[in-house]
Amino acid sequence: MTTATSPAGRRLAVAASLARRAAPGTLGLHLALTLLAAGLPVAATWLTKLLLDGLVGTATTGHLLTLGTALALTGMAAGAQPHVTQYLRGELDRRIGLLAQDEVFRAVEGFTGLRRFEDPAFLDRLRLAQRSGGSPYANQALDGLLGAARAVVTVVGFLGSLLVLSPPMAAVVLCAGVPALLAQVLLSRRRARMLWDLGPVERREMFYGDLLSTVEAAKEIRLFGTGRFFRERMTGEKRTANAAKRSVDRGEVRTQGLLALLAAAVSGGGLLWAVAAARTGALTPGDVTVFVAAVAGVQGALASLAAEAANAHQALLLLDHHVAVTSAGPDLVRARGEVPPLRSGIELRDVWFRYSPDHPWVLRGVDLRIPHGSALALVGLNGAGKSTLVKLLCRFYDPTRGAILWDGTDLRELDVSRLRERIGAVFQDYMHYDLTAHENIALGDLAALDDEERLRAAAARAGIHDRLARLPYGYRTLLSRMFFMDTEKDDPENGVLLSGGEWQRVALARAFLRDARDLMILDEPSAGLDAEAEHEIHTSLRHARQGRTSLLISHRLGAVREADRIVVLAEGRVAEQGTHAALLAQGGPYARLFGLQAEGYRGASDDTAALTGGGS
Ligand SMILES: Nc1ncnc2c1ncn2[C@@H]1O[C@H](COP(=O)(O)OP(=O)(O)OP(=O)(O)O)[C@@H](O)[C@H]1O
Repeated sequence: MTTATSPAGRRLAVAASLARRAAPGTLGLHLALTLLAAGLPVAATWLTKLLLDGLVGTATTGHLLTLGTALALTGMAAGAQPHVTQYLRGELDRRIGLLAQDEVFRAVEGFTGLRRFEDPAFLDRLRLAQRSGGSPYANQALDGLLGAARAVVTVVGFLGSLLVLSPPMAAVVLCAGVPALLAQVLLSRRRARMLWDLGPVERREMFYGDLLSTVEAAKEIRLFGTGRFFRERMTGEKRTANAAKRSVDRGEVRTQGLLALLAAAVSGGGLLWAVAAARTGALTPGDVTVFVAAVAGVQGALASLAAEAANAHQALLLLDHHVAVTSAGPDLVRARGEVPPLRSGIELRDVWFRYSPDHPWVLRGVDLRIPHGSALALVGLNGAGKSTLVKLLCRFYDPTRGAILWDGTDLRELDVSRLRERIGAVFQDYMHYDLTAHENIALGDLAALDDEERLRAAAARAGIHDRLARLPYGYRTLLSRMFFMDTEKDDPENGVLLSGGEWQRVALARAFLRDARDLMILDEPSAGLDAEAEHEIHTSLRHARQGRTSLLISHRLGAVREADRIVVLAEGRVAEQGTHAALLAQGGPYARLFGLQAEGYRGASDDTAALTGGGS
């Protein structure tokens, strides 16, 4: 990974490479125009001098007209150039932004595991790299460098003019500009460091802002009256960020104010000298014009050199985040092994796992076999490690010790994309996509995006077809009120919100699109459903599982009793396993849990009997 101490040359090469790949023609034009523009002020000054000296001297009318025309053309070029440059800069911004964003998210897509998404330092880098999509650091850096190059050309041109008129004055003006250059570079370093340090603060601020504006949190925030609490936390974070930025801004004002005073003193002194020299006839009126323009030009160009160099420097430092993300490489060891259809089964062999060395062990030596074609159920108390085991099966993480074998081959030796193509899943924290119903289901298998029949069949099996078909635009209705679809801008019925159970059915329909896969994982697939729907869904799931290898996790033990084998996970180990009947007969943790749940239902049926006048 590249760090903030990478050599500037390497960063520059990255910026140049991005720009060259994104928009070579625009870049070339921008470069040419910038350098041309650099010479314009010097040319205008010398043309003015020659014209003035010609006017007070003996120049012919034709000569004066030529000079006047050249001066007018220079003025026209100087007038048009900023607008063309601005357009070219904008175009470079857009094109480099597109490429930079694509590169960042291509890299993110390449992270096959989940660890990086849980690493706050990496998330900060990602956020800063993401920003480069809007205003690309590469273009800022190149623009800064071009601006600096332009300033150098202008400085050289004017310094040359000053040297002709007064070498000591040229030296004084140059020396007054050098501290400005150094100060700007130091200030930009400080600003880049400040932006990096503020990463976590801004992320928390954003989190509170999101929390206060999402419908998911709105209910609790209103009922618990926590709006003010979160708002104050958000403003607290903003104040912290503001204080850090204010401190850097104040430092800049102090430094730049002092430098501006120095520059004004040098210009004032120079002007007095020029006036005195003109009085003695050492300088012509044209020379005085050149002198005044040169002092102002050199000072302006040096200030702009310092500012542009500082901008370039700051952007190059920030470009490191882009480089860090795009060159982070895979987060899990990549392998190319083919993943043949499952024949024998999946085996967990002494699997130990913890999320990081600072976290406690979640799995502590799990030995488990899921034979091909069998339905295995995993039960256990909250935090027992069931969902973690599912994440290991999908290879979102690798076991810390031990191995998971697919027909005897370690998952680490298989191509992870191929492996995932063989898995269908409903996760406990399934996604609600702010997309149409059609797309929400089709995301389970993009090959079905244009296959209405398959989507409808999956929705029907999940018991959600009728509901979706009745929506204002049927399956094409947006399942969100987050934004408008282009086609429905004036329609008040745009966007529909589904209930929790309905969303769960949509997630199931998404999984049903993949149910021909070798391994079907269902992590709490019916947690949000009513009793009738749960029964109906489990019947459907049983059909889907028939003859397939499946792993079902559920806290409702009634739903898992028909599994071929039930595995009880406790404290990261397999506490017991067997069929429902065998486990009940064994009288262990499963029997105890089942007894507790059955007790609840028995109590409920006693209540029902009492209500209807039956029972005791
Ligand atoms: N990304 C993570 N980083 C760190 N710890 C985690 C992470 N995800 C889960 N854990 C921890 O791992 C343990 C097991 O969590 P897991 O979600 O696997 O349990 P579970 O058996 O599925 O629980 P539940 O029945 O509540 O869904 C918990 O203590 C949890 O805090």
